[in-house]
Amino acid sequence: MKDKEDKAFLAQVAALIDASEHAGHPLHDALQRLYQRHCEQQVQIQRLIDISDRYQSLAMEARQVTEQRYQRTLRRQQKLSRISDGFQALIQERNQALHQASTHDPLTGLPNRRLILERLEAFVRERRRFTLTLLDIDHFKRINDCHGHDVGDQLLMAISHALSEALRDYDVCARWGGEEFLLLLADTDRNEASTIVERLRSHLAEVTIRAADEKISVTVSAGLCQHRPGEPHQTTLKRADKALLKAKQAGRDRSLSDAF
Ligand SMILES: Nc1nc2c(ncn2[C@@H]2O[C@H](COP(=O)(O)OP(=O)(O)OP(=O)(O)O)[C@@H](O)[C@H]2O)c(=O)[nH]1
Repeated sequence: MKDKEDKAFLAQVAALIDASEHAGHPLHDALQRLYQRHCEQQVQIQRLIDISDRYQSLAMEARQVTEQRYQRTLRRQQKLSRISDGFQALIQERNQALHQASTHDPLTGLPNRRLILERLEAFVRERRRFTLTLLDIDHFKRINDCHGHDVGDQLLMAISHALSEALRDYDVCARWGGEEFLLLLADTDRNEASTIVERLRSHLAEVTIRAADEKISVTVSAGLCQHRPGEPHQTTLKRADKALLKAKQAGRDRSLSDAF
């Protein structure tokens, strides 16, 4: 509205200057110069406005380009960090799998010799009381010979499962050899261990697997001994082995303990 009024006023002034009847008026020249100066200033103002508009649009473009670049870099970094997270998870998974493979028996999933020996060494170092039991399946060769190796494997798995289910969380049960298991009963003396092992033996005798419509079960023999303070774990192991041998020689299906 104001613009329209200004234009109309200027047109009026121009008309007054151009009108021949005002040609000799004493204010005519002054008004004409004023009008011209106003027009020149308007042109300059318009130029300044154009420059400022161009500058603003350039600044906005630059801001957009910077913003786009920032977003692109951010997306790239997010992608890289996702890849790196995935890679780290994979490495962690592989490490866990490697650790599991190096410390556990692949057939039964029980701790292996290496793991239980590490625990044994720690128990001796920390002067903790414990009892070792070597437990061996009786006449296991016959199972393999009569029913095949696969059935033997199934039985080993069933016995291992029953053993780890029956023991306390802080005990360790490892596959020591073929059909031999080593139990580390923590904070347990010979008498307590004997009760635990006898209970275990009855439990294991009830474990059955089916092979060609036949129910198969086994008995186990065990030799146990309590660790003597200061005794190297190898010596305790030898004593448990001797007790197992005696149990086998005495007719199997029993547990015997070595003197403390
Ligand atoms: N199926 C199967 N058999 C195994 C595995 N490891 C060892 N064995 C078998 O276990 C049997 C052990 O036989 P022996 O050492 O003679 O002992 P045993 O027949 O149990 O007799 P006693 O221990 O004297 O009662 C052998 O036939 C081995 O082949 C295994 O991972 N799977």
